[in-house]
Amino acid sequence: MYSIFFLYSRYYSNVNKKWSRRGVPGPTPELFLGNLRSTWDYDKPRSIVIRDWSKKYGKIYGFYEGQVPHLVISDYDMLNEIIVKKFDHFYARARFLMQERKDGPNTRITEARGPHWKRLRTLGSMAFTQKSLKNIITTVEHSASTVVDGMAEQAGEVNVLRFYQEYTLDVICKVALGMHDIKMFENEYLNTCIEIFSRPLRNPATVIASIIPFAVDEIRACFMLLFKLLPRPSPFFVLMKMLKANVEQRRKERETNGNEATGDFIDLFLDAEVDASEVQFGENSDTAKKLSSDEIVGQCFIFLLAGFDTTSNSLAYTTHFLANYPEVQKKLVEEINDFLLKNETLELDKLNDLKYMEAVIKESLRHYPLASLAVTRECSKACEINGFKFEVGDNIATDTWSMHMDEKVWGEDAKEFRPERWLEDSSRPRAAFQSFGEGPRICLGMRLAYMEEKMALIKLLSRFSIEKTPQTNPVKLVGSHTVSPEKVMVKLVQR
Ligand code: HEM
Repeated sequence: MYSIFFLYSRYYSNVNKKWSRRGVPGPTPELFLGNLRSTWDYDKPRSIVIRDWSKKYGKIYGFYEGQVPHLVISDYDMLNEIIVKKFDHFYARARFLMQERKDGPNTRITEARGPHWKRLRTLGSMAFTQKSLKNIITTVEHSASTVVDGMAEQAGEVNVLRFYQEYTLDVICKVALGMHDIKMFENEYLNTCIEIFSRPLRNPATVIASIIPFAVDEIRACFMLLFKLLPRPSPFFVLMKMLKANVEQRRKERETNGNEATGDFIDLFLDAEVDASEVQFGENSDTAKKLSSDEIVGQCFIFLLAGFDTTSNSLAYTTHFLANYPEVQKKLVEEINDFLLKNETLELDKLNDLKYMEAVIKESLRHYPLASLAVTRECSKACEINGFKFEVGDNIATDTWSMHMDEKVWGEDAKEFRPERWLEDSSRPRAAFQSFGEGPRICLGMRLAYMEEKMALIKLLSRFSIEKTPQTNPVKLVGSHTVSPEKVMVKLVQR
């Protein structure tokens, strides 16, 4: 008994000292919880707390998610080395507090490592080739027209965020999950998806995992069991059940009707299916070319969540800027009018001609890099970068919010919303814009996101002008894994 107590007190006297021992500054951690209590509020998203800490502690500092230490970096030179040039030293994302400690059949692309990640990435990339995107552009256009019809029906002021959520869910359900009969504004999964992103990071599971970090897998298993017993199923279970049923149904349809190409992602993945027993998982897995059944469901789950939340938020921020900057809106409308005169149909290659629109979307994402928490890496080979010694196991988080406002990179007008900066000649470093991350693990769905956003803006601005109302400003930021506007209220006036 005495020796257990002795070992425990020795262990805890060393807890959360990793950074102070290495002379790295940062906020003072609490015993067990580290800095968790400062970073788990839905009303003050973690990314914003991290940005505020950077102002105090500089371009490299440490904090603790429970007892998991993270190094926050906002020096783009260093980050360029980490996420682009030295990818072989930093190929995995950092494991967050509640993440399973080992790869397995349920590990998704966002969390997978080594050859396992490479296989998921290669197969996932099939969904975003030029050919695949061409196959789905008509569906995206149809959803964009439907959402704007819906806005038109609601007279006066609208919360555009809610409409964009309907839109991006409709697109992803159709193009990724093959739910072609689903109807926008009647999608029964919308509230479930919204609920997933509205869940605060503050919950009993994280507290327990902070106190006993070496039992994360067991804690997860207990909570999973608990969730199953709840009278109202957790939103994760609702979505997983729907996805499993969907994949199963499609498999049966293919058995009956043959492999009729529908162009959606489930079909692409089913073409690449293999028995799970043939696949090894984890960092030492082989690079088998195919996806197991569980992996198809996992891949669809990530596409559903990543495709729904990020793109709707990005569109909402862009609309907010357009309401506040009528001169930018005017220029954008001129570009759209000119584009529609030249193009009777909306083709994928032609969307690249909308240079100003792309600049507006990027500038809005520069101000609101809503998914910055995803850009993390773990050091797998010790190395030194710009005088800092990285050790194996160091978790790196990027502070994109600070980097995107760095005057040394973006100029003295960094804080201004000025899309023109994207059209001017610039010697900006590659890793300076991080809204989609960078390097080999850059966002897989980036091209789909741009396509959806462009389509929605063409349909919206060719029918309406966006005006601000007394409710438009200020925009309140909320979120846990991503940063969302709580709502974006604007007035849409028919042209
Ligand atoms: C405006 C919209 C979007 C933003 C801002 C965004 C942002 C990001 C970021 C920051 C990352 C991490 C990149 C890194 O670590 O370097 C990421 C990864 C990822 N995103 Fe997106 N994303 C968006 C849309 C989408 C869409 C539409 C999909 C799919 C339907 C998607 C699927 C993914 C996947 C699968 C990954 C993991 C890639 C990997 O680990 O290899 N994203 N995204």
